[in-house]
Amino acid sequence: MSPQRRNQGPLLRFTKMHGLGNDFMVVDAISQPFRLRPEMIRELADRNFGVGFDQLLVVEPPGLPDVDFRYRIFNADGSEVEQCGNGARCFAKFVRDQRLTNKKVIRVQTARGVIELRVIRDGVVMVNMGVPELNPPAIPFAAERRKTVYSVEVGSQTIELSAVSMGNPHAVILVDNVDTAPVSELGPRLENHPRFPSRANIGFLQILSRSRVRLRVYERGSGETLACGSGACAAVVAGCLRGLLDNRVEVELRGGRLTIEWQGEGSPVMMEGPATSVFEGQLRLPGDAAGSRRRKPGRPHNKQRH
Ligand SMILES: N[C@@H](CCC[C@H](N)C(=O)O)C(=O)O
Repeated sequence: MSPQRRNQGPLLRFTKMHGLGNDFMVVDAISQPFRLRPEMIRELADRNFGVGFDQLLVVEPPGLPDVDFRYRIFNADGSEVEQCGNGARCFAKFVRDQRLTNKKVIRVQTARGVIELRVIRDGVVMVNMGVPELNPPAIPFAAERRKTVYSVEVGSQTIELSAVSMGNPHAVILVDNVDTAPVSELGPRLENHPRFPSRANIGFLQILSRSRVRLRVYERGSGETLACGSGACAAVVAGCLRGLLDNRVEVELRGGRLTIEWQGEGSPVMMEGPATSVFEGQLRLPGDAAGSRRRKPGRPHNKQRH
């Protein structure tokens, strides 16, 4: 963003946060006006030219009774999405740190329903992530009928995967070792596979025991991240449905650990883990922050660190 353009618009206050290294720019859109076009979100997400983040999280007033806030989520590519588990924990810490609420149990409205955030202690939050959706049209995933494992053609390969929605679409692939899994090759191809009409997050799951797994996730709209909360939930659901996991599982992601509990079909998935604030900042948005600046051709939208 050129200094000239930066001096033209309003100041925006934000907090940089992360959940196990899955990082966020969090904006209170209750006490300040905020609206950005996807181009501007991509610029802010840029790790060299912007703030740098995997997702932008926006706190808005609720639009439903018995709900405390509306929680909006934007990927680094500017797309608005339904769910972000690591973000939900940071959301709970943010609204309390900013004194927008002093509740310990916070109900938030997302694009796919209401989720409940329970603050266990400062910096540790349990999220009721809702009941996973396994019906192909609701994921959405193209399949004639529901199965635990689907075969999907990717070029000349056939990949076996489970498809789960945690409000957002996930594919889960079992691998022998996440360190050597083809995350950067297969991730983008499956993310954009025609059988996932809304694209998907792609998880690579290594089972260590019935209660411990390792996971890497290539996220829709953000690339591989250090952790994905909804991906961890989807992976445990897929592992349980395959009969490989118990109801309570430690998920080791590149950025740290989450505890996931699922009692089986029809039950919500519970996720517990940390939420961390890194710094508070403010930036001056361009006068036309609702966003017309065109990206320079060829510049990556979110340089990955891995
Ligand atoms: N990092 C997230 C998921 C963010 C959204 C995802 N990339 C999507 O497009 O669905 C998490 O912790 O769940």
